[in-house]
Amino acid sequence: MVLAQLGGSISLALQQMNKATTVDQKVLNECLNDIARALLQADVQFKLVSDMLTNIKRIVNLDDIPTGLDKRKIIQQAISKELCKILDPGKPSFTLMKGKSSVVMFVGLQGSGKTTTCTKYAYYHHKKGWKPALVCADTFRAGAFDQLKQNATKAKIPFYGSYTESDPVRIAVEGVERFKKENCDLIIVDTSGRHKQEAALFEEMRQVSEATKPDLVIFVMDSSIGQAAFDQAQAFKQSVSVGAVIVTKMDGHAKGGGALSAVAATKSPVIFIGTGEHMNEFEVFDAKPFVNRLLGMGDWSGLMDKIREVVPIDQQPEYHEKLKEGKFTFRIMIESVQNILQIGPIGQFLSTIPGFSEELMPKGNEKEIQAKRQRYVTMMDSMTNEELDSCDPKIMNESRIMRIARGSGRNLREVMEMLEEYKRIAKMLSNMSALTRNMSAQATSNVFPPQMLKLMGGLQNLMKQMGSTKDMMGMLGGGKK
Ligand SMILES: Nc1nc2c(ncn2[C@@H]2O[C@H](COP(=O)(O)OP(=O)(O)OP(=O)(O)O)[C@@H](O)[C@H]2O)c(=O)[nH]1
Repeated sequence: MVLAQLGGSISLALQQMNKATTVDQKVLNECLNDIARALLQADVQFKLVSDMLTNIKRIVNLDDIPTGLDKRKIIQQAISKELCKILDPGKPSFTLMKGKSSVVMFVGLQGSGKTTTCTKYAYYHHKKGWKPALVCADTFRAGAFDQLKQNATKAKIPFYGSYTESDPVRIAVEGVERFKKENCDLIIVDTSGRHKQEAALFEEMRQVSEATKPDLVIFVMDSSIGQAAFDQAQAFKQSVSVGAVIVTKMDGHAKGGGALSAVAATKSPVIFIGTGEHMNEFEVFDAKPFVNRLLGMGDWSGLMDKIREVVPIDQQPEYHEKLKEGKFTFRIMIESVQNILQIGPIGQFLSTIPGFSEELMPKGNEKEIQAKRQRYVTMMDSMTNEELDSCDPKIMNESRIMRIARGSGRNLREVMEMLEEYKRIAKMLSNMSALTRNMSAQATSNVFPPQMLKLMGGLQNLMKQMGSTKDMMGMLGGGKK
């Protein structure tokens, strides 16, 4: 997505500044101009960009910075702070409460992804133990009710709508009343898509809001909307009291800068982002880690959360012991590969690592990488316990290799390639532990299984040593064949 490019351009501007022997006004101005250009190219509204630059220049007064203080760091912090300020104007005051039926109304332009997002939002809360329900007050688009019904049924969430009633206010009120009686604690009202020029539809939206008295109105915005985002978002805000924004289609080739403009227009924070058409392609949005990623500063907390989700804690002690003794076995490799498979798209995962930009990923071969890792898992399934628990690649003689190839239905070249990969990782692991140095001992020991830690450490170190991601991609299955 282009947001990754934006991140890449901003990190590049910062790197250029870091290369300068001294940071003077000229270097600072050049850096800020590059950042402004990158933001404008990503469709962030001009006024926002110019206000941001003015603020940074006010905060960073080079003449006043005492010698000994790191000017680069101060500049980077100021940029990060200003971007966070745009993206996070404070949390919405709304919180769900057990025993209370809260109403959340979704509004937005046609096709922005409201209906899809309503179900994602309901499903997210359902998984967290809340009791959500969906009301389809979109009487404008034929098929909207069927879509909501289908999604809701899949997610096992109660829904309400009508094929015959054409008054959205009536449907919304009936639906909300029904689910209040059923003690649902989150009643989500989906409304028709509309455009700011459509005055009658805006009036209708206002009436639905007035009749249902939502505790929160969420403005759903397609990330590709671009420069129009500010005006559209502002029009919605003027008609109903928008309290939060959800940005959809962040997985596409959107410029994404519109998201920043929508936040500025509504003075409401982005609370979730949609990253695909499926129900679980929905992420909680947090401005600070997001900005840090944009600036190439990584997001350790996001990385830890992702890993905490997929790595069983009980796997840790045994591996810890083995690795302490320097035993990196095929079994450890297979489990690492499986864990990485569960984490999801490797680009997303790597972008949480400080210093890594998604832009550096080899383009277009995410599927290939996943397929390769899947192949490894299949091949390792055909290995004996002796082979899996050995850390001596020499035991893999010709007949064993042929047996693995036959058993897994792969060819000899693929088995050899996996062995080479194993040797490469084992070699790297023998001299790497960068990650542990970067993180507090307490955090690491609680969160990562050691094999994962080592792999991460490998990534970090490798990036430092080589100044590129080529070999790192190789290690994860995306490198040269
Ligand atoms: N790739 C991707 N597609 C999405 C995402 N969210 C929604 N979509 C797709 O966007 C299209 C429009 O989504 P809807 O949920 O129907 O949009 P809507 O805002 O309810 O549409 P109207 O009721 O006509 O205003 C559908 O094809 C969705 O599958 C997302 O995060 N990523």
